[in-house]
Amino acid sequence: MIEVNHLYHSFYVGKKNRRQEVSVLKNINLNIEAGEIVSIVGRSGSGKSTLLNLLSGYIKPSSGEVRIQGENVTNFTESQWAGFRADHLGFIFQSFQLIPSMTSFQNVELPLVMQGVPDKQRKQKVAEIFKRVELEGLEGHYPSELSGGQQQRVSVARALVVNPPIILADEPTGSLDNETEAELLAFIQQLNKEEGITFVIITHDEEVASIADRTVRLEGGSILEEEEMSR
Ligand SMILES: Nc1ncnc2c1ncn2[C@@H]1O[C@H](COP(=O)(O)OP(=O)(O)OP(=O)(O)O)[C@@H](O)[C@H]1O
Repeated sequence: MIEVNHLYHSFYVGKKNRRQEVSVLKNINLNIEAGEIVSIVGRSGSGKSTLLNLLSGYIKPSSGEVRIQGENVTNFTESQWAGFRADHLGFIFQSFQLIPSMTSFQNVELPLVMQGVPDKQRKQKVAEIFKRVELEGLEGHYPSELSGGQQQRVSVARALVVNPPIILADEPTGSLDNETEAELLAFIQQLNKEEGITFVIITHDEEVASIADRTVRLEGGSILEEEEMSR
């Protein structure tokens, strides 16, 4: 489902005449099967976010290859990536990344607007998703009028509304209390089991890693180990 072959990435920092190469990912090889939950762990600066950004096309690798659902996405243009992301990938972030000036309904509707889905179908789909994530009654609330847990549910709803086969999550529980975290993790497991959604989750949190089938540990930009978990 997601295949990463001999992936290297360097950033260049500093002024033009003193540019320095910072090698951030080194020879990453990873094969994520459909229906897996994979957690990516590692110390701050080990390259986790860079890897996720490479899997979602926000940065281009220095070398190596990324294939998603059989498609070689490595050299996609910006607009190819935009289309591919809209059809294949959902995102969940620690900071939710909701648009503050839009209601929760409008936030969830936005990916469908971008896909050009007709109004009536959009409204129907968003209403279904609100029921699914138990947010009914909060459609008209702005993000600032919601609790952290509710905001995260809106962001999960936004990720789910286009039925993506893959969800990429960056510290999804980082801003949540223990109870809300447990609810989100149970929901992720449910989505994985019932809908076969593949999850790749960056985390510092042992609880999150414990719902994963497999944990990939990065150290200094390399995969240190991969650990199979028995769920
Ligand atoms: N745009 C950039 N330009 C230069 N260096 C960068 C850039 N983005 C990340 N880095 C460097 O790459 C390394 C890995 O960063 P990355 O954000 O991938 O780590 P991380 O494991 O996600 O860390 P954290 O857990 O703190 O989020 C760090 O040394 C960071 O300083």
